[in-house]
Amino acid sequence: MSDESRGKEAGTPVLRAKSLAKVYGSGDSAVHALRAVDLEVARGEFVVLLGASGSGKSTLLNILGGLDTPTSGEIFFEDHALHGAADDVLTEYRREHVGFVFQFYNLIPSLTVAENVALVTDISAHPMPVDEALELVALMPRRNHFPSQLSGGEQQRVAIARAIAKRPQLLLCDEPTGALDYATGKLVLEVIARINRELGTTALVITHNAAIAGMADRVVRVADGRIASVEVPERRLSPAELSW
Ligand SMILES: Nc1ncnc2c1ncn2[C@@H]1O[C@H](COP(=O)(O)OP(=O)(O)OP(=O)(O)O)[C@@H](O)[C@H]1O
Repeated sequence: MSDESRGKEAGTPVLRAKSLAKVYGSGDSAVHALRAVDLEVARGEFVVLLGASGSGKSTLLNILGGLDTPTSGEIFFEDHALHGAADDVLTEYRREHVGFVFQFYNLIPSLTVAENVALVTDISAHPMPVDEALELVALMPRRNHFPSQLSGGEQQRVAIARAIAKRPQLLLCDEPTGALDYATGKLVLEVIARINRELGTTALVITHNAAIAGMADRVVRVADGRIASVEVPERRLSPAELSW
């Protein structure tokens, strides 16, 4: 799965899920985390996934990002089937095409900001320079600092720089503002919106916070393992215009 597909037209699906189901466990203890989910994500789209705790959001994102595999159904990244793919194929998919951002930043404490980002650029096929990634998250002045010297929001911005430095097609964010206060959370969302806008990176963001949905091209609500609704907001708001 090379990156020959980079630069394809906006608007064509980059991800397609068909009848996706995920069951954890079996018998009486089986948990149906996803039930027949159909979803297409267009290239360059900004999708917000909303839903109650336990509704299946992380399971869906993990399958879209090749961290997990479905029990049944199909999932395609462009023309590549991820369902039933071997571990090494999924590893390559994640390494080449997917940037992940989680609630907790997972930075290496003994490495500087720039070194944390360089960990990824050193092993990527077409990385951007470390400083370009830090510029995008407005952290150049902190490039030689250690994670412990940064606020939570700054650490999350390093995690975003690390995720995008390999120029992934997909930026998958699972509660990126979950550990942050209101104002800091907005700053982090602004960074994700900027990357989506300026680099054209397709972004999917999970949140409990319905107000964030105003930033999206499309809002997908997940309930009990199903897609309960899909909305297209009339106008995409900047994080500065959001309030909650
Ligand atoms: N590894 C696992 N083993 C068993 N059950 C699991 C596993 N992972 C998730 N589940 C269950 O699958 C369901 C969906 O979980 P998931 O984490 O996708 O929900 P979520 O919407 O992301 O929740 P939250 O907002 O709390 O993170 C839940 O009932 C959860 O307990």
